[in-house]
Amino acid sequence: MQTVSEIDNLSPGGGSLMMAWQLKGKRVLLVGGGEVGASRIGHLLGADAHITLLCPERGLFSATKDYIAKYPQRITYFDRRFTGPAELHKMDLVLTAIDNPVASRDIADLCRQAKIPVNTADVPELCDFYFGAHIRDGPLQIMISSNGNGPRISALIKEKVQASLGGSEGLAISKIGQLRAELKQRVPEIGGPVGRKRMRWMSKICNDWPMIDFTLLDDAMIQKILDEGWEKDRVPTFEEVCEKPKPSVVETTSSGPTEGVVRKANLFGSNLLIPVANFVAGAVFMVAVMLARQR
Ligand SMILES: C[C@@]1(CC(=O)O)c2cc3[nH]c(cc4nc(cc5[nH]c(cc(n2)[C@H]1CCC(=O)O)[C@@](C)(CC(=O)O)[C@@H]5CCC(=O)O)C(CC(=O)O)=C4CCC(=O)O)c(CCC(=O)O)c3CC(=O)O
Ligand SMILES: NC(=O)C1=CN([C@@H]2O[C@H](COP(=O)(O)OP(=O)(O)OC[C@H]3O[C@@H](n4cnc5c(N)ncnc54)[C@H](O)[C@@H]3O)[C@@H](O)[C@H]2O)C=CC1
Repeated sequence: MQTVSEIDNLSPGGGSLMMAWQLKGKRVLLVGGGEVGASRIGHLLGADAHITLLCPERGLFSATKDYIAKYPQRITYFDRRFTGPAELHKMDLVLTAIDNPVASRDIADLCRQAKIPVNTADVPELCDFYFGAHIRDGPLQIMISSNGNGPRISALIKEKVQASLGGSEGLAISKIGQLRAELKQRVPEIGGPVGRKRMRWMSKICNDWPMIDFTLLDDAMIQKILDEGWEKDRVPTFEEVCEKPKPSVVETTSSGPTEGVVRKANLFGSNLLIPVANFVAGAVFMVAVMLARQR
């Protein structure tokens, strides 16, 4: 957790509140189905929202057409422009992705009157919140925001962050989520001394175990961690909960409607691989220099 002085060090304001908005089952109105609209649909489907899309058919981007065809239960599409306040009925969130700042302003004004949060892709000053460059691997979500200063730079920083990931973090987080849910089922108390003990134990196992080891857990191993670990107030070793030897590489799959890439995750993660490679390269160089000198 951050201390007050750490938060003070961040900046004296001028930022925005970064959150993970829970949209499951909620209704989102999207006005405009061009390229930006298509990218909004990808994010909304990933968040399990129900989408109502308004856009003249001739303006639909190819990916938007694909989404409408593939997810008829999730996207209610109307081949027309935004008509007025009745469109906002029962909406939890509104996004405009249109090439018309006057229409965007009218829609944003109506949303403000109805107290519905709104994002207008073409007019930042009308936005209640901004989108950012996203990385998603199952439950792992990272958003890069320049807070409106340079969207393209956000996308470039996203690529750097993506390259620094090992590829197995999403799976590891899913398994940690399972372990945590099983523990909460055994010990459902909220707060109090038991709640504090549960939080301390969860933090300790996350700190002590290499992240990659969590990816190898199955249901039986999760129960064994709880029997040998939680019940005895200690953190068991991986070998205690798994009789099988660890494989040297693990296949991981990232999820989400716009993703789905299968990658090979190195067991040591990219963080360790780079220094090891540098060390080996340095050693080879030293040997070559010594041999050259001897000659
Ligand atoms: C304020 C914000 C409002 C919002 O959309 O929520 C906004 C506004 C505007 N963007 C414009 C232009 C471009 N936007 C992109 C790309 C992205 N834009 C995104 C977010 C945001 N864009 C919010 C701030 C986010 C932040 O500050 O970090 C990303 C991160 C996320 C996403 O949209 O999903 C996504 C990259 C995702 C990825 O690749 O991962 C590119 C580059 C490209 O397309 O490759 C360009 C051209 C180059 C450039 O301008 O940088 C213009 C027209 C400007 C003009 O006319 O000159 C406006 C309106 C204006 O600024 O007036
Ligand atoms: N935030 C971001 O990431 C970015 C934002 N932009 C801004 O977003 C706007 C949209 O970009 P694109 O999708 O590339 O534009 P686009 O022109 O491909 O799509 C806009 C769509 O909105 C539809 N439309 C226009 N008025 C409408 C209305 N009243 N009701 C319903 N639909 C309507 C059009 O028919 C068209 O299909 C651009 O004007 C640009 O300023 C551009 C790039 C990135």
